[in-house]
Amino acid sequence: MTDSAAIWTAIENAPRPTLEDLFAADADRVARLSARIEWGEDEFAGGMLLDWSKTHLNDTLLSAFEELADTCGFASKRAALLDGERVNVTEGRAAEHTAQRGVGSDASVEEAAALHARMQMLVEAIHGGALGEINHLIHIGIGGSALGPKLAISALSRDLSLVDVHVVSNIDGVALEDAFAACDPATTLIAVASKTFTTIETMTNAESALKWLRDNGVDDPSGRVIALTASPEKAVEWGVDETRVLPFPESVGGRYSLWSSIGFPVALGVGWDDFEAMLAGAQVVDEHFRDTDGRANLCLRAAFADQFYTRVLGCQTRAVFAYDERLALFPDYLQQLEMESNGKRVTAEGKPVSGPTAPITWGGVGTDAQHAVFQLLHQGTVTVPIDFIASIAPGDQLDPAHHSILLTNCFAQGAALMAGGNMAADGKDPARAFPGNRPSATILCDDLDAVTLGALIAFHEHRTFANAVLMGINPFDQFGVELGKKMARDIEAGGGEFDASTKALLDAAGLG
Ligand SMILES: O=P(O)(O)OC[C@H]1O[C@](O)(CO)[C@@H](O)[C@@H]1O
Repeated sequence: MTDSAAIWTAIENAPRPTLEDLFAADADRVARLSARIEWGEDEFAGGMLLDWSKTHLNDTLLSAFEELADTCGFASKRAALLDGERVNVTEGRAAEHTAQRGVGSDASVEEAAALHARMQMLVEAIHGGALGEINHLIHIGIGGSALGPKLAISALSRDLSLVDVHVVSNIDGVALEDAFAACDPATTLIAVASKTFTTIETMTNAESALKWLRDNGVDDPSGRVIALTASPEKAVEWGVDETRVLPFPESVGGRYSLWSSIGFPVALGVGWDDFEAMLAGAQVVDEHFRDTDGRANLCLRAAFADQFYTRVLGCQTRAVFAYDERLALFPDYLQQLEMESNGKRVTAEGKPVSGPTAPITWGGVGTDAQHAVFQLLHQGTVTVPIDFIASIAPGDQLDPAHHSILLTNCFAQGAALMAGGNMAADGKDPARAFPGNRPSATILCDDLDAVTLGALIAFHEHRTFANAVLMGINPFDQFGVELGKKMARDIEAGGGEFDASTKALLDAAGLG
C-alpha cells in the first residue's frame, strides 16, 4: 500500500479538467456522480438525491481518494466508531451518537432505547397535563445543547406545534428577556440542557428563568424544570427532581446530541412521532454509511470532494445554501458540527497536520443569498465550493409559482457557476464576464419532513467523520474552546495576567 503522502502527491499532480471538460468527456457523468438515499415504503417512501456531478471529482481522483481512504484505515475507523470503541482518543471516550438511532453496540443501543422510553413517557405525560397546562417551553442550552433543537423546531414546527418552544442560548440577557416576553409564566416549562451541567451561560440563564417564574407567582419554580444532561447527579444537586432529569450517555458528544434527551424540546414541541421519524431518517444514513464502501459511500464521496477543494485548490471556505426557509438554521448547525469537529491543527496522535483542515463553513438561504453574497461567488477571486439543498415538495400552500421559482433559481445558480460566460452583447466586457468552472453539489430531497431532516443531519455527521479520517484528526474533542473560557473565568474572579489592550478594554467597561 502506498503511503498517504505519495497519494496526496498523485492527487495534487493529477490533470485538472474543467467541469465543462468533465461533462463533455463522460455522457454518464450525472448517473455516475449522483445517487439517491431512500427510505420507507408506500406512503412513507421518500429519499434524497445527492448530485456531486458539478464537482471536479472524476475517476482518477475517486480512485486516488479511495486508495487514500484505505491507507488511512477508513473501514476499521468506521467500525471502531460504530462499535463504540474509544475513538475520541484525547478524551478516552467513544462517540456513540449512532447508537441513539439504533446503530451501534448492542449494549449502547439498548441503553439508548431505555432512555428514549423514559423520555417518551415524560413527554406524553406533559402533553397529557401531568404538569398542569403547559403551552410554552423555554429550552436553555448552548452550542450542541441548543443548535440541533433550534434547527429541528424551526424546520418542523410549521406542520404541527403542540408546545411553543423558545431556544435560548446566549448569556446576553436580551435573548432570555425576549423569550420571557413571548411566554406566559403560568404555563411555561423550562428545559435546562447541558451535557456537563456546568456551562456558565446555561446555568446563569437557568437561574434567571427560575427567578422569572418565582417573580411571576409560580410557587414551585424548580418543579417546572426538566434537566437534559450527561451529568444527572449535578442536575439533582442543582435542584431538579430526579424524575425530571433525562440523562444521556457521556459517550454522546455535545454537537452530536440532538438524538439523545437533548431532543426533548423537539419531542415536546412537534410530537414524539416526529422525533422518532428524525431518528429513523438518521438510521437510514447510518446504515448506508456502515454498509457501503469507496465512492459508493455518499458521505465518503462528499468528503473526497471536500478534501480536494480544501487541500488541493486551497479553498478556505465552504458554503451551504438551503433553498428552503425551513432550513434557514442549517448553516449555523453545520458550522458547529464541521468547525468544532475538524477545526484542528494536530493529528489524533498529536503531530502537526500535513495540510489544511476544516474550511470555514458558512451559508444562508436562497433566494435571499443570491441578492447578497452571490456576486462574489460568481465573479470574486476565490473559489467557494457550494452545497445547494432543496425539497421537491413545497413547504408552503401558496401559488405553486413560489416553489417553482425557488427551485429553478437553485438549479440555475449551480448551472451558472459551472458554465460561466460573458453577458455583454459582444461577449467581451470583462465586468460582465463569469469565469465558470465553479463547483457545487446539490442535495434534492423529495420533501422536508422529519425523516429527511434526520437523514440530512446524519449525512453531514458522517461526512465530517470521513473528512477527519482522511486528515488523520480526532473530530470528537474541542479543546480549542477552553482557553477563552478560562480567561473569562479569571477575569470574573478578578485574577489573571492580561495584555495591555485587554486591560484597557476592561478598564473602559468598568470591569478592571
Ligand atoms: O452541553 P454543555 O456541556 O453545556 O456544552 C455546550 C457546548 O459547549 C461546548 O463544549 C463548547 O464550548 C460545545 O462543544 C458544547 O456543545
